Amino acid sequence: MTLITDIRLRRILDSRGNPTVEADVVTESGGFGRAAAPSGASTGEYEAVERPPSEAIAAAREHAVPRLVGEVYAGNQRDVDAALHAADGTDDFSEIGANSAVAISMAAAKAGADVLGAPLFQHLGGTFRGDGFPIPLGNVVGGGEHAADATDIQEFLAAPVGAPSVADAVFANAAVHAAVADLLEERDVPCGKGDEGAWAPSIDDGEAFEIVAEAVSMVQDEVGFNIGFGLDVAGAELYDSDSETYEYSDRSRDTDEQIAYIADLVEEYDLVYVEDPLDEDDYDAFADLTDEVGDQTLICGDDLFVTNTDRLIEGIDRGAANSILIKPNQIGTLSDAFDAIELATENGYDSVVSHRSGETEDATIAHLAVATDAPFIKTGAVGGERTAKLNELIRIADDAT
Ligand SMILES: C=C(OP(=O)(O)O)C(=O)O
Ligand SMILES: [Mg+2]
Repeated sequence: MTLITDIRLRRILDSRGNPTVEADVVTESGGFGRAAAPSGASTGEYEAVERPPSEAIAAAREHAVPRLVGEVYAGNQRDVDAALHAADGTDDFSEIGANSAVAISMAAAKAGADVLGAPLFQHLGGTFRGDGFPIPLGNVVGGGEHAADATDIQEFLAAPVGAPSVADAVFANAAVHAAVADLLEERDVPCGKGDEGAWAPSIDDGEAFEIVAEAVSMVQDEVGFNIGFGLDVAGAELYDSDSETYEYSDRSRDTDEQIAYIADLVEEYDLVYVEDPLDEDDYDAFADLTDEVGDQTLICGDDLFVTNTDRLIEGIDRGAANSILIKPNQIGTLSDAFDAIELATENGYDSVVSHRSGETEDATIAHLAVATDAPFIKTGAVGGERTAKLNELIRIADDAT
């Protein structure tokens, strides 16, 4: 029933107005799945390769489609993803493009679920998946590679760790986002939004800390549950490998100073989550920081691990970080993303399933986070391509998919 009988690939728009790859997968019994590849701006050096969409589509039509159509069952995700690897023949999807691969992989999963008549999270997670729901991390102020002339730190995140339900958490993040706008207006700071819908004011990081801390505390008082504060520093974007320093607008920090700075921030703001505080090549510095504050907060590797089990093994061996960001397009298939989550869980690392800064209305990651019992999902706070995932999480929790 789930034998793949057709795959269609096309270019569609992403949230930045760039083209991206969308895949449709059809099965023998009429099952249908559609998915689209997201795209990063602050991409890690070791990510699988995203090719220009028209090239990725042409290469996937030539190499991957013939290996899948009439050959592989969409219900067997491992076979689908093995066929994608075999069709590509490289170790980084540089032939068919990780964008074609991930779109096909996710569309096949949806087609499999469609035939089975099960919601995607259940198809992926199985009957005996846990009953937890991920806490959404909401990007409320941001800069870095996601907005010009804004903060140095890429993302200031609300983390509603005490929310009694997914819906409460989602609305709390939106309320923090709105409270930030009020506080910026009070200070006469004009601003637009960055790529992920976070406010992107032209203020320094110190002022952003003040504003987000105040907004979090205001909303926490209103809703009556604990809302934490988190960061994605995107350290690799700040790091200058020639001078071996982290370059902020107002000063430089060497690696020891960067570790001390982040450890101080963890103390001062009681941070519950810190992503990529250091450069993507510096496992040792990640390990030192994890040693210092890893019992108080999550130190998450995004560009450090790029959803890659080889890089995660290195991190586990060296004690670098205590959580991993999971972005399926960094590695190219759902099976590879699952492997990274499984390895992380076995070794006591938390998994945080994540969107990219360039997104579509595809909501696969909401299902992936629920299927794998991930404790957190990072998918923005507002904006159509972000709310597509947040609203899907609410529907899943409401059993209304
Ligand atoms: C979502 C992120 O940004 P991008 O997609 O630009 O890598 C991130 O760095 O976590
Ligand atoms: Mg990141």
